[in-house]
Amino acid sequence: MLQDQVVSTYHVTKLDERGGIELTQLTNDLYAKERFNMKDQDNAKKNAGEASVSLIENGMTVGLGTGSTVYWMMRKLGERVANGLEVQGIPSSRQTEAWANEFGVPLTDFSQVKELDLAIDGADEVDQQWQLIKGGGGALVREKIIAAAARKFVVIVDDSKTVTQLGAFPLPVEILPFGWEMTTARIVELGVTPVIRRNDANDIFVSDNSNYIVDCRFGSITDPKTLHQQLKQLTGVVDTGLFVDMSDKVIIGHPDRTETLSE
Ligand SMILES: O=C(CO)[C@H](O)[C@H](O)COP(=O)(O)O
Repeated sequence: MLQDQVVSTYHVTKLDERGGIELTQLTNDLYAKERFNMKDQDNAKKNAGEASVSLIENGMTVGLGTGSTVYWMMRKLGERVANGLEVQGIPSSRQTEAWANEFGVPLTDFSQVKELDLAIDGADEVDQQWQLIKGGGGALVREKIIAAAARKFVVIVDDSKTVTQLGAFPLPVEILPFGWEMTTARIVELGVTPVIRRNDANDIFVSDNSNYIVDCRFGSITDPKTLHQQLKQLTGVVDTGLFVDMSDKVIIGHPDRTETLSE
């Protein structure tokens, strides 16, 4: 019950911070905050998101991530498109698709495109080897398909997301709805108590892929690759929020500047 409450609180927090799962009033809220009272973390997200747009060149096909940091990227990208930049994007969520439409970013899909020049996405945790936990916004599967299709994967985070070891953030794992109780029981055998994700109305959260997500509070993850493989091999698991050896560049936003880590 306590864990249920924690996850539910997290969703409320994410909704407040515009990275959550039901974001219908999002952009109006954002404009208001930007005009009147942006917090340090908002500024850090904005700095990271906007900085990443300078990596997008004319003619590129770009993977578009999900979340409140990506929002700033999308908005800036829309400005560049309005000023003549020719790009097309593939969105990782319905929310990002809606932003693309709102900001005038042309979209395509994988029936038209075999590879992406670049993908840009947020993260919930980034460690010192640039391994990630993602999926706080529930878009991890599409995000991973997009990141895997990209020649370069750029991570944009505010400075609260950097960690020495992954795992304080509960690891999202997307699972099939059929037999989700059984799949969850198999995950328990890995020494964690998965919590089924719920929305604000306390209904089970359903991803854009019509699946469920369980959040797994491991505390510390010493071997992300092995843990990912252990989870992924369980029948019923679609994918995990561990993005291992995928990042090519990390842009860390601070309230007053950005810092870029690249090879
Ligand atoms: O993985 C994600 C969504 O599935 C997001 O990228 C992650 O949750 C970070 O979000 P935000 O930029 O709002 O902090």
